Amino acid sequence: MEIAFRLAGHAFDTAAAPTEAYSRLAARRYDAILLDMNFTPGVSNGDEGLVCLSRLLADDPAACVVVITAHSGIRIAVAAMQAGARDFVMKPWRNAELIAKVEAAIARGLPAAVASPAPTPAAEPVRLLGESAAIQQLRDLIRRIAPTGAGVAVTGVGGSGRTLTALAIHAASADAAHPPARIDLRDDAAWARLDGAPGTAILRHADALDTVAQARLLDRLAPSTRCIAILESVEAIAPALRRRLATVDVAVPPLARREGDAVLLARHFVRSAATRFARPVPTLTPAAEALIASTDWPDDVRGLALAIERAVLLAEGDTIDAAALALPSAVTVAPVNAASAFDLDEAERAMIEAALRQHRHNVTHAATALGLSRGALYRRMARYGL
Ligand SMILES: Nc1ncnc2c1ncn2[C@@H]1O[C@H](COP(=O)(O)OP(=O)(O)OP(=O)(O)O)[C@@H](O)[C@H]1O
Repeated sequence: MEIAFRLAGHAFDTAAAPTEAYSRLAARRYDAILLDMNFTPGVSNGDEGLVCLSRLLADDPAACVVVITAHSGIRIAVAAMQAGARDFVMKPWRNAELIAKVEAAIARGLPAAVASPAPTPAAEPVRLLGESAAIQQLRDLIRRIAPTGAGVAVTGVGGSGRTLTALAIHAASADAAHPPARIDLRDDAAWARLDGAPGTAILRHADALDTVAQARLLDRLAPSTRCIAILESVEAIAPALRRRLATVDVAVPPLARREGDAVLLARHFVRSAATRFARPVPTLTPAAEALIASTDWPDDVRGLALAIERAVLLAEGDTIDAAALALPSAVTVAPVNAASAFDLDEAERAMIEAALRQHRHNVTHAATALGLSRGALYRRMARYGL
């Protein structure tokens, strides 16, 4: 199939399993997806393919999926078409016919039932990777809450995927065709963007505002604005604003609560880092995967991604072993020579960075450790661009 498509002038990638397919689809958009309907040897009822199809279309309603079924799989083909596949091909296929079907499905575009009256799909689909029960519940909650237009608080630890979750909520909403306003409320200049046209606003750091500023924010929010607030927790939000911002609290689970996802995400980060840095894709050794699964990464998913990217860049062979992923055991501090002036700002910044790292970016805990109020710490973080 790959040879036939390439000879016909198409680029063609293959994925050996649905998880690999989701990872590839998170890295780039494809004009069409050819989906086999059974992945486990001996299974032929098509259920696995239908589950995969529904996930592909939930992530991206505009995806052009053509399913491939066994010769006797007419029932499966019908179910797939009802679920939103654009066409089907039966095995054994004739290459010319298969290619013509795929090209025609791409050219036809979205079926009318999807293009209207349902929302126009977002320019870029947002994919939350992971197969753990916790992430499946999160995806399910997103699917239910996104179309309602209700205010949503996305809570969790920094780096766990709160922004990605907020974008996924927006991408599955009726407003998906319009990019959301992304507003950091610690930045006074950004407040002006609250007065813009009606639409969706992704608000960051509402929990860094004092009660007066929170009241000001509540007054400022236009009734037509759909708010998605990214917070550590809703506790720091005054009740009146909480009612406006956080009708629903969507809690993003930390990686430690997503069993099996760390390794799956690591393989995704290996593949995307290798593509980005134009390097061959290395494989993770079993020891490296065991380390990934058992490490509590500072900065959660982002910390894992960083460790993987560093390892991909430094990899010399075609594997990444556990040693290449080791966390730096101590922060190296450059020796101060007598001639260099002591820089108070630099020292304060370094202390704040260290406290944030130590407390895994929990601002409340870091502020307590530094003997500062949360507000004072946020002001300093803004000053130092942290
Ligand atoms: N489930 C996931 N699938 C794929 N990538 C993920 C997932 N969760 C997190 N990431 C990636 O991890 C990084 C951090 O995610 P994100 O920026 O959404 O976190 P955050 O909680 O908003 O962090 P912060 O508030 O500190 O910016 C991003 O590169 C994001 O793409």
